[in-house]
Amino acid sequence: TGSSQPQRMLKAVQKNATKGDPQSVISAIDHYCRNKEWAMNVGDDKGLILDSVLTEVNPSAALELGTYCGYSTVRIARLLSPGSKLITVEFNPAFAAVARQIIAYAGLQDKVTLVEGPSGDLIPKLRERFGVKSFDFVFLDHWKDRYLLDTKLLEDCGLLQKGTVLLADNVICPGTPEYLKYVRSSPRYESRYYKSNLEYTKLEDGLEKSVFLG
Ligand SMILES: CNc1ncnc2c1ncn2[C@@H]1O[C@H](/C=C/CNC(=O)c2cc(-c3ccc(F)cc3)cc(O)c2O)[C@H](F)[C@H]1O
Ligand SMILES: [Mg+2]
Repeated sequence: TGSSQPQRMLKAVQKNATKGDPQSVISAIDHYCRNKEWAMNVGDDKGLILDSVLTEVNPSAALELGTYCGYSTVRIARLLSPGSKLITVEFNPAFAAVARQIIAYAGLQDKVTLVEGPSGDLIPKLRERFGVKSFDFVFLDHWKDRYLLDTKLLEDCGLLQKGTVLLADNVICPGTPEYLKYVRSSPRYESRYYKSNLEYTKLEDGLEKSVFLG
């Protein structure tokens, strides 16, 4: 049996990036996915929007749903202030194993806690397990039909506070219609669409930034 695509992505990082240099890890993945094998990383176009929203929020407690290979995990963790933490949730053990190695290669393992398991089970346990009071920033990039359910779960678990920023990937492609309808119509959110491209393509996609108003 040959290697998997995530394993080939990891090889590209080990071959082309510099250990401990997050930007070189990001560039190695983007180069590989643009020129060799497309993969569902948030990518460089939407990544610049992620970077700017993250820098603006400067979260001390961030959550990512859907680690995949850790590309956006590295993008987020590299911009965190000292002492700030990112918890990332992934239920596919093979993806989690690759992500751990990519996060470590970037030298960001001390800022990131990768939790293996389904978001629906883990979200209610984050407080007791990791002492999280609430999150300042949440990046949603897992199954698109689970964004809304998990957002409501975060609300119900009291893990969102006034000002928490939710940033959702793929609100156009593949699309998250229910989630968009909710955050755009709910009086509890102030929502804004950032138009961009689907990673490594010319197709439209975008990120939705929704501020929880409490
Ligand atoms: C449901 N709870 C979960 N808990 C923990 N980990 C989870 C959970 N659910 C999924 N995961 C984990 O999160 C990841 C899932 C990412 C899904 N992403 C996409 O499908 C996705 C798709 C496209 C895309 C666009 C156009 C096209 F032609 C083909 C594809 C683009 C994108 O940027 C995407 O993010 C991972 F794989 C899964 O194990
Ligand atoms: Mg995505």
